[in-house]
Amino acid sequence: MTNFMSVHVVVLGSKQAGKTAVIVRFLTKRYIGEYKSNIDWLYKHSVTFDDMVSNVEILDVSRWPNDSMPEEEVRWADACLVIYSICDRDSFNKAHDSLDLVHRLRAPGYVPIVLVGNKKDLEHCRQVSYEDGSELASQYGCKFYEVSAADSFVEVSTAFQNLIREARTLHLQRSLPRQRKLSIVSMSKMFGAMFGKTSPKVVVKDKRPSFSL
Ligand SMILES: Nc1nc2c(ncn2[C@@H]2O[C@H](COP(=O)(O)OP(=O)(O)OP(=O)(O)O)[C@@H](O)[C@H]2O)c(=O)[nH]1
Repeated sequence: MTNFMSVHVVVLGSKQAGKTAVIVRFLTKRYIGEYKSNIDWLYKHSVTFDDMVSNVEILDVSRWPNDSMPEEEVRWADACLVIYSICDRDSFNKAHDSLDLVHRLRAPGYVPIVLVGNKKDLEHCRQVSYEDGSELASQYGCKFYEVSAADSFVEVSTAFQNLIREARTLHLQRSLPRQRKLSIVSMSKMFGAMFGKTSPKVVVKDKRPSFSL
């Protein structure tokens, strides 16, 4: 089992979209109906999947969009989960604003995002179609899930796991060139130790993997 670096996830969405319910469902497998929160919560947890342990920090941003934009929180994040309620058109519009915010603050870099339409158990009061959610997600190049924190752990977990998986892969890719550099330095040290003097001139062509992110 490999131990991994911590991954920071920010959860953005309007009030009552189900941010806390979804996070608690993912971390505890349980659904707890009522929370009172007017402050941001940071959950620290280790999660295991793909035979890896990840230390995740999940920030539940409760104050926005009623107050100020959570710019600092978005900059802190390695990954963003943007949530709306399928029963609330306004929350969908605010999810759109959140996606805009993430893109504005993180461009031209890349940050993994998933868009989640919550409360799909309340089909009878649906105001946002699956197609609308899916279209918005493809506009921003992110994955899309409809879930019910109330009804199912599996879908919520799939959304979080895919997000964390992508953030981990990105970490790994970004650290690759440095690792390669380190191994070149230690090879030259090894030559120095073997031959008792400075290492022979080894010309290493720059063959770093290239990533278009
Ligand atoms: N039916 C149903 N209700 C849900 C679901 N998820 C959350 N709720 C309810 O929606 C309300 C808001 O849920 P919260 O998790 O507190 O939402 P929040 O986005 O954290 O809300 P704030 O703390 O106000 O920002 C609560 O009454 C939950 O019980 C769901 O999947 N289905």
